[in-house]
Amino acid sequence: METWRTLYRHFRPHRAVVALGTLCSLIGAATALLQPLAAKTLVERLDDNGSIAGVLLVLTALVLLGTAIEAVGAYVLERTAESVVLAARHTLVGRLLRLRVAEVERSEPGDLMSRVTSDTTLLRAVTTQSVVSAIAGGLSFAATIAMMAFLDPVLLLVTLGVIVLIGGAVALVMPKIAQATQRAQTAVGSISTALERAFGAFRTLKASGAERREIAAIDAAAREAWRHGVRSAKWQAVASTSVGLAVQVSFLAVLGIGGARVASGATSVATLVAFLLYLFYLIEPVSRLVEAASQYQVGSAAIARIVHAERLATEETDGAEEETETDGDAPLSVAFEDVTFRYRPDLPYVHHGVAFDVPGPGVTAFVGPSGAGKTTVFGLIERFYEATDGRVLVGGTDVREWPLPRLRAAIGYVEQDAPVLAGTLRENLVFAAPDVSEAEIGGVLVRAKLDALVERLPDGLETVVGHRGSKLSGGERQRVAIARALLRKPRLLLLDEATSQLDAVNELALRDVVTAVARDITVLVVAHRLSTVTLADRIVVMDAGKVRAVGSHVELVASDPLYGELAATQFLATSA
Ligand SMILES: Nc1ncnc2c1ncn2[C@@H]1O[C@H](COP(=O)(O)OP(=O)(O)OP(=O)(O)O)[C@@H](O)[C@H]1O
Repeated sequence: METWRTLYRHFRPHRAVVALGTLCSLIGAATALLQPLAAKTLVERLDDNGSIAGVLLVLTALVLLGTAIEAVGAYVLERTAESVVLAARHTLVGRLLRLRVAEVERSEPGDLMSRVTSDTTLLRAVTTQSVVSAIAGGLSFAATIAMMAFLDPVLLLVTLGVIVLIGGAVALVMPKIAQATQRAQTAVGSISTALERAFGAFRTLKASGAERREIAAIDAAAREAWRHGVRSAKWQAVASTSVGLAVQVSFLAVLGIGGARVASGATSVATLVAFLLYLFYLIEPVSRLVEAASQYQVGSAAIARIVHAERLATEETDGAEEETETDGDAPLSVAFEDVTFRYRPDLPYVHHGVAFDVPGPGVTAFVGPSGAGKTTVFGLIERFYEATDGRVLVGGTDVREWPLPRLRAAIGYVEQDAPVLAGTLRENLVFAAPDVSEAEIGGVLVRAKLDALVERLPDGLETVVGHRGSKLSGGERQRVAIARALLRKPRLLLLDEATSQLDAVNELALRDVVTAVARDITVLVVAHRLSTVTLADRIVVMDAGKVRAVGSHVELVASDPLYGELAATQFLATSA
């Protein structure tokens, strides 16, 4: 039922075109049927020594017309099929990029990608060609059966008996086609997943000498796709050759029973011959019906995977995620009220009653041992995840009450590994704020101390920073990410400091940028460097999912043993 409904949803906008395609197909078939008649007239004229020019002309015109109409029909249907694929991709991509972060983390991105690229293509035939096949095949099947009923109802019963018997067997095979196709598509998803894993960590792959093993893993998935593809092909072959079998067996049965009827005088030889001819005419419509049914099975397998992806939970953005309105530019306060949180019900709690209060502006550093739950604080502020218990307040309002696009428009977020997107440096900078002016870009470049880099690059801002920005150093990547966040004109900046060591110049540059920014807006930093914590106005010490102390560097060194230890051993050395 679900499959039907989804297929109908994809087919509905194109029903007029599919009707036109069906009409073309029927007209093509009709002109083909007229050709033998014209040929018969031609032979008769030859016998009578009459002129055949006129008949030849008609015959030629029929051939040309029939072919032209069929070509138009085929084009219209193929075009529509492509449009169905396009519409399915459009809807699917629209959903996938709005998925909740947790939903994506639970899925295999490669598999999700294959639903957009591979599964949608399987919708091509089922929504168009198979509809036409079903309608045209059904109509000619009915017409032929009517003619057969008119000739000899008894022989028709014999024929239908055989067809129903073999049809029943074919019906049993049909779900196997769907099942095999679905498994083949799942395997295609696994190929994408495995490829994504390999290309996602390509250097590690090389350095680990893991090429052969990864190739074998991808090969195994490809082999799995092959195995199920072949199985689907096998069942499709069984289904389509069954048509021939049904007709052959019917032929023998009609020949036997019809012969007996001729001998008993119940029917004439002429009727038997005509009936047998119709029996062979039946091959085409039945084949088309079986083809339509197996296409439907293939399509329904793809639909199941597409529907599954469309069902994943998306964020509620009211379709307005391009929000840039930020309700002024006053710095935003942040408060956690007894926040309890775990990533999934099957995972342990990460936050056990986290509470702190950060009035804006200024720098607040979050420190604590690895795994204490510092980065998770940012995920909750951005509402990538929602607190299991307690409240997260931004600007005094619960994040669940903020319109999501507006909340995110007010926050700049710099991730720990500061990913750089494939494209030019400019594209990277304006990613979060596509409408910024040249002057604003220039200003932020200076603030983020990127102006010297831009001057050095061969094409300035238009330099392609490459796949995952591999041409930028770690420090430059961080500052590009900060510049990107600043161009969004945030009222709150979340900075997950890189854990990697920066050189003295880069570290000082970063420190200056943060200090300058914090004059106007609230800055929260997950700090891994002594240079950052010493500049912070306030330090929040986290341990095992709780806040254990809040204070300045000097206060905490004196009062909190864990902080003292972190300051002495864990923070990355400072050059300041
Ligand atoms: N997306 C996620 N899904 C499930 N568990 C997660 C996820 N992100 C983090 N965790 C878990 O939550 C805990 C806290 O992680 P978090 O990243 O907040 O720690 P952190 O204090 O920032 O650590 P670090 O300083 O090493 O970055 C860790 O045990 C981690 O394994």
